[in-house]
Amino acid sequence: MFDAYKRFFRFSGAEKGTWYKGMAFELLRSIFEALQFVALLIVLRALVGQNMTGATAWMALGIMAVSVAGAAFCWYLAHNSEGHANYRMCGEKRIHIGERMKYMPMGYFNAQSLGSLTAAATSTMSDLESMSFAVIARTVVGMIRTTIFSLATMCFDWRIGLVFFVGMLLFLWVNSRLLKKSRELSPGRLTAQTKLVDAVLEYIQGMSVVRAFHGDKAAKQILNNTIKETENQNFKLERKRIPYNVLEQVVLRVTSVLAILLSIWLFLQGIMSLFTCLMMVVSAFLVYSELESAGEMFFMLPMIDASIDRVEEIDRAPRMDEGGSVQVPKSHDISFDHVDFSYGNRKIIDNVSFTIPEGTTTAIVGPSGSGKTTLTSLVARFWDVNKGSVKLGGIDVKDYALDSLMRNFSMVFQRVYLFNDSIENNIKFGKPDATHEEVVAAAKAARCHDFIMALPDGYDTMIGEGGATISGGERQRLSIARAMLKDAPIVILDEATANVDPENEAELQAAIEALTGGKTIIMIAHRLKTVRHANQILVVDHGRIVQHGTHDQLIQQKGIYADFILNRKAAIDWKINA
Ligand SMILES: Nc1ncnc2c1ncn2[C@@H]1O[C@H](COP(=O)(O)OP(=O)(O)OP(=O)(O)O)[C@@H](O)[C@H]1O
Repeated sequence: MFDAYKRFFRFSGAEKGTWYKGMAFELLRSIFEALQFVALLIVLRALVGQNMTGATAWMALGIMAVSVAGAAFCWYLAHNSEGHANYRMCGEKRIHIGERMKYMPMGYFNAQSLGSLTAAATSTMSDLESMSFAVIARTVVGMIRTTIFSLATMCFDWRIGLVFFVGMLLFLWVNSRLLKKSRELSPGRLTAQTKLVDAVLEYIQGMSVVRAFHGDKAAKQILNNTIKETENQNFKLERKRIPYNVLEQVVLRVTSVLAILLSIWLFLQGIMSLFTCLMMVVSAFLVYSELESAGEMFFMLPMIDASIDRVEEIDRAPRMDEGGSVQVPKSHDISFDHVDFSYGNRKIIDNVSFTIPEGTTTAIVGPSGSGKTTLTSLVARFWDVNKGSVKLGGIDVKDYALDSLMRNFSMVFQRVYLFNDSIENNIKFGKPDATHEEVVAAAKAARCHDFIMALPDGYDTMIGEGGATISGGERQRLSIARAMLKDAPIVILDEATANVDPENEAELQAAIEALTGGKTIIMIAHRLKTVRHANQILVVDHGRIVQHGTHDQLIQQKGIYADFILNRKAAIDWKINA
């Protein structure tokens, strides 16, 4: 049990001191509350000695007043410290998780379910936030108070004090059995919770598919099953808890009754005075009050422990930055040297070598699933290669600190992600200190300004999560504005014009041209025009570079490229004819 406290305080990091301060105020509060004994002692002594006077009553009242006021003040200070420590600790951990995720290899996200990561940052942290404040504070207070009250009673009669103390030890022993059970079941409860988050996320994200395919029944069934599983896990935990909690209460009550009986027996034997006997009887009702109310909280200690496990699991994930340092490349030449790469066991890139000189345009073409996007991801070190090396300016990308590597790239993907924030902040994402004028200039160059100004709040318009409230073409152009503002020397572009209507295509093309002027460009190309004018074309098939050259060179050869060009021409003709 004490390991759980030790671990919790270690986990609380910078807030450890504030937690300790809170505990110190709790201790002081218990001392103030113990003053009730003194008041009680004065009143009982006067009553037994039949010399109760107004002055005695006032003195007892004064001590009681000091006890109540002192305890209330300490209670306020303790809650203040504990509350601050708790919320700051959880806030800092959430930020830490977000920061940590930035430096995880993308493979980690593949291996972990979205629910597990979401749960770690949301429900697990909420559990910690709501439980630790109550559990840590109440259980520690319960033990401190019982110890102080037992010691206070020992000053009057060591035997009764000892009975109270042994009662507490027995309570803690039952508690350790209870914690064992809770420790066995807590991870299962967290796993069920993660599955539930997973199922809810999937249900919401797949809502359009659910509706389009009338899959409501099947989707609901999956959700209902996970809800049932979570219920079962929680019930299981409750069922195990209740008998132990009852036993704990029985231990405390029986000990109190024993202390009363022993006091009366000692009095009847003439070993204890009437005054002490009365004191002990009253104490029996006070000594365990806080421990009794904290009883159910002990059970949650392993839940806190399991939650800490879940959060620390994220800390144990590998970091991509390892070994890297801040580097400024002398040139922006890019080279792949005999690179192999697999997603898990599935080899996707197979012995690929090529170079991209600074300031040139390289088009990557190839069939769907051939590995084009994967190649661009390796340049920006979203993944680490299994064999060979990827270099920027002659330095292996692994030797760059992640931030100093990413500074060199602007990226525009087919699947654009926009944050649930204002349009202005979404554009500023790559350059947070940009001025409004710079944002507007980038938006104008990326052909976004007009549609932004037509929105109700202009640049302050909030976009829904993922950019749900604007069209696909608008999303694309906003992501180009974002890349323009970043103004990095290398532009990686998943040219997305293939699926865009002609009106949007012209706008998008103009935006892309503004973005790419004078830069080193790597583009997954779908348009004939861009492919034709590229300085070099890499044709990828099954993870290998099967053709390599300029348009004029490749068009002469039989193969994927010539077929690709023919298909594109046919598509354009089809469009014109249609
Ligand atoms: N994160 C991932 N985890 C596991 N497999 C992946 C992942 N991303 C892509 N793949 C697989 O790797 C292969 C290459 O994918 P990639 O996206 O690089 O192809 P592509 O040539 O860009 O395809 P497209 O033109 O259809 O976008 C595909 O078979 C794909 O299923």
